[in-house]
Amino acid sequence: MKRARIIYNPTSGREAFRKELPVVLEKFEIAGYETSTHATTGEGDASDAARKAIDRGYDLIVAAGGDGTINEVINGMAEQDGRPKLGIIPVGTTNDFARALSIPKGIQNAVDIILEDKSMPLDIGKVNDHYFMNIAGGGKLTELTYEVPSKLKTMIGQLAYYIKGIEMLPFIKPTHTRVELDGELIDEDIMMFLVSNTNSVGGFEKLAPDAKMNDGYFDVLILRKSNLAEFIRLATLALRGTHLDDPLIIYQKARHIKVTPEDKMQLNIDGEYGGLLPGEFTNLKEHIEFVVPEKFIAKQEDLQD
Ligand SMILES: Nc1ncnc2c1ncn2[C@@H]1O[C@H](COP(=O)(O)OP(=O)(O)OP(=O)(O)O)[C@@H](O)[C@H]1O
Repeated sequence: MKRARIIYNPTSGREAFRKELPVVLEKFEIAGYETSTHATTGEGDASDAARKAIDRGYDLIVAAGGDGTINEVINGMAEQDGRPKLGIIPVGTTNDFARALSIPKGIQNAVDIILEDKSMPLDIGKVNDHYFMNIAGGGKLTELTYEVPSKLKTMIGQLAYYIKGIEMLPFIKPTHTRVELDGELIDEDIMMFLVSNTNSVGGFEKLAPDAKMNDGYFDVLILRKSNLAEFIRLATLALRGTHLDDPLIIYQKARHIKVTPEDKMQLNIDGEYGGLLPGEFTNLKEHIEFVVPEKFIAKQEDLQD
């Protein structure tokens, strides 16, 4: 019998998962799984639980939570040998990663996808000692996300980021930064840089439209020094995915990246604070096998290398 370990964050999103757990467990049982659950207790616990699940030989790990929980599970898995497949149940407020994998909204819909058992090995990013599945970045513009109190995040979700973001925009200053992209040097004033593995970031679904998730490359996007009016124009273009040819944008694929800012710059990893830069980024090609919808596999196969 196949064995699954469900690691869930009971505080994630609107605390919905616990209520649906009996139905989730029944579905897994009908599909032939012996399932056990672990409710996370705080920061870092999902990583420990994932490590233990691998030691105990589970065939499948399921991460139920927001992007923070999925990131922790990936950090627990990334350095272990004999990694099982990883299924995702999005329960958070942003769920960028689940959206990038075309995993549908609704707990039971996501469970149905997991039980279809179609999977694909996908790239994982490493920056300094941390792993990420979606995006890492820095620059004054990305530091806005920490300004949103978590109560506000839970109540009004994604909108909170934008409200706070617009309020802070006039105060954002560029930072002189050295960025090495597979050896090629960029040395200038930048507003932000993003190292992306997927194309879905903070509701901008076409920010890195060419991002293929199993090609071993990051899609790197750098915003040069720009004023408020230019930024608003670019943000509007980015919503439609037509920002990449703009002279204020550098967009390039790279496997290995070094970022050294002249001033203090925070690193953001999958939406959470990840320490201070400098940082060295490496793409780990097809490092974790994710359970995904069939249409996601077809979409990846259609993208150019
Ligand atoms: N029992 C718990 N009580 C409080 N915090 C927890 C608990 N379990 C885990 N956490 C922490 O909550 C963080 C955020 O959780 P998660 O990302 O799942 O939910 P979210 O904030 O609702 O979603 P999103 O990240 O999409 O905004 C995790 O990184 C983890 O450190």
